[in-house]
Formats: sequence, structure tokens, C-alpha cells
Amino acid sequence: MIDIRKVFRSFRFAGQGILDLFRFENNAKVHLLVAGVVVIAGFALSLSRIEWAIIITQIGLVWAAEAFNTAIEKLCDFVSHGLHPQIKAIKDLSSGAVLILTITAVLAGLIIIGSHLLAIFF
Ligand SMILES: Nc1ncnc2c1ncn2[C@@H]1O[C@H](COP(=O)(O)OP(=O)(O)OP(=O)(O)O)[C@@H](O)[C@H]1O
Repeated sequence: MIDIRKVFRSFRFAGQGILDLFRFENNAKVHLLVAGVVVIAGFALSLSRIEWAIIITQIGLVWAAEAFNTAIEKLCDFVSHGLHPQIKAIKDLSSGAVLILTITAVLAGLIIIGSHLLAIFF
């Protein structure tokens, strides 16, 4: 039997994590701002359903990667005080993952938004 109250409780904790991410993490604030600009541009350019699906997926991937990266950084700082080369390697790999998804999101955004802008101006 599924315990619905437990499911809602888990949603509440996850929601708190998302709120903390955008309240306290500088990079997440940047991702939030950029996503807001892209969504406004998307409405202005009347994107198709497929284009919206791609844009939303890209935004979700970058936000989720940022959340994982923040969690890994916090875990590193909790288990290791002071500098350690392994911690550096772990943190750099984790932020590298965010960068990979950010680059692919920017490219997808440029292809979609850029093609609409080209159609308007040329
Ligand atoms: N405990 C540590 N031991 C070794 N290197 C570390 C440690 N903490 C951070 N570093 C490294 O120092 C550099 C700067 O890390 P820092 O977390 O300050 O900046 P950042 O990557 O921009 O992260 P943030 O998301 O916090 O802005 C990175 O290469 C990181 O891997």
C-alpha cells in the first residue's frame, strides 16, 4: 500500500531543497535568471510545442545538475576540513558536469531562439 502522506512529506523536503538552492547558491541564481529570460523570449517568439519541450528539458537538466553539484560540494565540505587533492578532483568533476550541460543548453537555446530571430530579421 502506498503511503500518500509519506509521498507528500518527501515532496515538501525536496521543495525545501529547491528553495535553498535558489536562495543561497549564486550560480543557481544565474541559471534561474537566464531561464527566466529564455522563457520570456520563448513566449515572445511563439515557440512550437516541440521547441518548448526541448527548452524546458534543457532548463531542468541544468538546474538538476546545479543541485547535484551543490549537494556534492556540501558533502565534501562536511567530510573533509582543509584542503585535499581528492576533494579538489571531486569538486572539479562535479562542476565540470554542470558546465557540460550548461554548454549544451546554451547551444540548444541558440539554435531554437536564434532560428526564430533570424526568421524575423532576415
Ligand atoms: N577542500 C578543498 N580541497 C582542495 N581543493 C578545493 C577544496 N575546496 C575547493 N577546492 C577547489 O578550489 C577551487 C575553487 O573552489 P570554490 O568552491 O571556491 O569555487 P567554485 O568552483 O566557483 O565553487 P562555488 O560553486 O562554491 O562558487 C576549485 O578548483 C575547487 O575544486
